Amino acid sequence: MADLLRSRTVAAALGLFTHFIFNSGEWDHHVHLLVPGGSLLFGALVAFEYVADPRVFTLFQAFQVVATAAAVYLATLATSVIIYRAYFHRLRKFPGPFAARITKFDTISRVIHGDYQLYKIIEGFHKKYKTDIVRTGPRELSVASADAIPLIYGPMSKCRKGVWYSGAYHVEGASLQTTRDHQDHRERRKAWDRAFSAKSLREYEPRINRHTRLLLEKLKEHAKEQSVRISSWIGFFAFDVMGDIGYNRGFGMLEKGEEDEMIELVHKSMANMSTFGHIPWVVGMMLRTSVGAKDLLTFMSLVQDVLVERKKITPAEPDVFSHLIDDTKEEIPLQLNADSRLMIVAGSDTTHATLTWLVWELCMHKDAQAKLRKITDELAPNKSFLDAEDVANCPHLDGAINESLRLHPAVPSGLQRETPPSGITLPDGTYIPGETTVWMPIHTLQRDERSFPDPLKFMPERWTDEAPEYIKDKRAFIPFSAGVYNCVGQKLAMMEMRVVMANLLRSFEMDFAGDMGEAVVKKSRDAFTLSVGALDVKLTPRYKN
Ligand code: HEM
Repeated sequence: MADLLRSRTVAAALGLFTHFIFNSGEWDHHVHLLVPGGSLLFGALVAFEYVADPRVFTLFQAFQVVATAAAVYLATLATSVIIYRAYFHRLRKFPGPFAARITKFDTISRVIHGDYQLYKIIEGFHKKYKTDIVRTGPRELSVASADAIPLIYGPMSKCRKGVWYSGAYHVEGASLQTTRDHQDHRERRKAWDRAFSAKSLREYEPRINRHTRLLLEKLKEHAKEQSVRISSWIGFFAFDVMGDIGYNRGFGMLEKGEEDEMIELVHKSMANMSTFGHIPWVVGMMLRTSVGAKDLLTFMSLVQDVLVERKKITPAEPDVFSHLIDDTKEEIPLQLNADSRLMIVAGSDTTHATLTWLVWELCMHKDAQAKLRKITDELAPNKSFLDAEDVANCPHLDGAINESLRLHPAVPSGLQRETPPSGITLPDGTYIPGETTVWMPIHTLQRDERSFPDPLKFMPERWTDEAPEYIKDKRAFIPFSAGVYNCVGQKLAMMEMRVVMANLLRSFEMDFAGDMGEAVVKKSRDAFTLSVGALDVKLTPRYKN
């Protein structure tokens, strides 16, 4: 054994063998075991060498022998991994940046230097390599082809959710969104579908109206100022609505005009996630060691407290958790914490970003603002406040919201999937091997002129009878994703966004205050959902009261 430890051939062979083992299966969420396990083994081998090798007299000599073996082992492992990923990997035929073939840390460096806007970096790759498929990681592809959507996200897709989703299982269990078990998802989705059925939406309507009225009241107060940070007020609205509809907990942010502690934590925690979220094992380690994830862990525990409180009451108006909580059971299952966090983030940051971007677009295109206002003015002209029913059937309003969702999707980089072991073949004959991580870059797909002619133009008319020729392939419009994992809250989101936007237009003329909303363009951060940058506007009330 002592001789084996001194053999560089054995160390190198073990390095190659380890690479062979790591090459199959999912190791991302075992790094926390591998690192201490390797250190323990190192210590044990030093002790063994000291005791069993007659050529060794001091601990330092034993350490030197084991360290040399470890260095040869690690160098062989690293060289083997690098050469294999760069030149022999099953994805080698797909173009992409050289460094990305070898490590995902390449993405992190680009994200940090690219204003945390991964979606723009990915779009740049598709343009640079002039291809729909780019290799963005050692075993990862970005697929920007509308033809591939049914195969990757569609209802009959054989792809499953990728390893990205399981980063927080050990802390909070799996949410409806993060569960990778198809059957588990199907079972749980039934309750969520009930929570967002037409009947449930009607029950949530009064809450949306109440919060919208309060938003308008607050904006009217602040309209006296030269500049109103409308992005913050929309954010307060979005989170207040979700807290209320979700589990009957008003965050009171609109009332106070400031961010609730819980929501502040969500946003702080997202900063780190926007940097490291692309490497699942790093996220797993952050959550296990709490390094860089303190805010997220505190948020998770606050959510748990909120659920405990919520379980004690029966709200006067039903909320989403009325459908999810099992009243016959004393305990709140772990996965409900995850669902609760999902609801807040999925339901608020998304509508917040979409509405903020829509205000930005309408300030950028004053003619579009005037046209939309004229059309919404004609909806229930005698009412001072437009409720969900008044705005339910206005194609031009929906067109404007769709344009914001198309040009500025709230989940811009797409959703991670893994191909089935047999791989998939795209309609153009391209074969994507099995167990490949694939992302469909929603931002790029929705700005593709093959699907949307004049793609960068904000044009609500393309969604109405006025200019339908500006949509060539509607399949490429997937802001809410598609298939069985699509957004369960999309009807609620549309209802909220219609009511807010129609009433904003009815109440105010909107214009940029100061610059042309540069922070929205430059400071929005891609943290899976988009943390939208600040937008300041000048609001001119249209009516005295
Ligand atoms: C502009 C608004 C919204 C956009 C763009 C949006 C987008 C999305 C997308 C892209 C997904 C797929 C996530 C994935 O596969 O990993 C998703 C899922 C989900 N969304 Fe939304 N969303 C919005 C609003 C809402 C609202 C208001 C809610 C209400 C709570 C909500 C709740 C959910 C839930 C629970 C899921 C997980 C569904 C599942 O996995 O079965 N979303 N959303």
